[in-house]
Amino acid sequence: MNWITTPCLNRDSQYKEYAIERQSQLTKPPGSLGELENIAIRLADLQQTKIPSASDISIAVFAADHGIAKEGVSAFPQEVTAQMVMNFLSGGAAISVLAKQLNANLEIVDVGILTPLPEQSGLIIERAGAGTENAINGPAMTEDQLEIALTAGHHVIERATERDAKIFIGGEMGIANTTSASALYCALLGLTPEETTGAGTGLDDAGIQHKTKVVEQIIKTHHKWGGDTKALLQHMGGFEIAALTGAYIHAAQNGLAIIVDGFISSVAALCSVKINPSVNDYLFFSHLSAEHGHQIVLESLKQKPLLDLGMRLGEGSGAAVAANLLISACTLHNQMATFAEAAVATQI
Ligand SMILES: Cc1cc2ncn([C@H]3O[C@H](COP(=O)(O)O)[C@@H](O)[C@H]3O)c2cc1C
Ligand SMILES: O=C(O)c1cccnc1
Repeated sequence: MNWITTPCLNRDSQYKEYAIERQSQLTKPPGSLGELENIAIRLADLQQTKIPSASDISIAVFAADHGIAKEGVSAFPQEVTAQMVMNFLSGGAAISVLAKQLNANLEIVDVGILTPLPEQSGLIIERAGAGTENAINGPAMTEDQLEIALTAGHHVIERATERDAKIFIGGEMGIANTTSASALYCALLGLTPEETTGAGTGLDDAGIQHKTKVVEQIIKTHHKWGGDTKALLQHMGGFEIAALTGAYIHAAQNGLAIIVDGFISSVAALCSVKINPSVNDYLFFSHLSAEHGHQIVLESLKQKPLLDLGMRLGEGSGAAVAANLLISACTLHNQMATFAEAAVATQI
């Protein structure tokens, strides 16, 4: 598992400098394309090119079940994880539709749903187990299982680089996974269960109160791991969060820009940066999830999300919507005329 701490490649600053210079020459008042300018400059730097691109997108949705679901922390039953995997494969889920719209490659990876599905096209089977154990009173997974899950993420990126992907979007599906995410945020950022626990798929106030207690219990049980990110991932789960962490790390190591989705994906992004700080430069945070806790998390990470649409779905859906902004940013950067080319007078 040594690869996870290997730093990302050193980048030549000339591409960033060229991109900044080009933005200043395009036919617009300086800075008037706002964050779109920044996005293009960042992509040029990350991709080490004069012509940044966001059109080759690889999406992987990691699916797994959670032992913690037994504690009644989700508004939906656990079977939904596997049922949604079938929906991903047949094209009916939000991420399936958005992937098609973006012309992106979509892989669904079973890293540990409860009951294995038959082999079928579009489904990658790389199972770390049949769901995690209940993290309330013991480790969610073994060290070996953590390695299998991280490696599943590594494999997704190996395939994405073979396809020449420029952008990676990770998604997750796992009923009860907002509970694991909340507990991980508390342990990694020093936040309280009240600050990080929300409605998930739609709990009422009593449900949120109960879930907050469960998060508190998970933190207590695994208190001794302090800020040891790998140990916390292993003990608080889940397989899909670990797989996303591995994928983010290896994507950055391969120079792929990463669009991070919502509340659950952000915890994997946090784990990836804690394990390998050089990953941070490669992250674009797509949106502020409506899940209670995401705002304080993004503030703690000093990250400004691109969108705020009240989304709280997961699957990579918010990241897929935000991909359109990256595409627009690159198209503007590459195709607008300069003041000289268009014979437009520059600022007085
Ligand atoms: C039909 C359906 C589709 C989904 N797609 C993503 N999630 C989202 O909901 C789950 C997390 O919420 P909680 O912790 O409350 O269970 C994850 O699977 C997440 O991706 C879904 C949830 C449902 C019900
Ligand atoms: O923001 C998310 O990723 C999210 C929030 C609630 C439920 N599922 C996913």
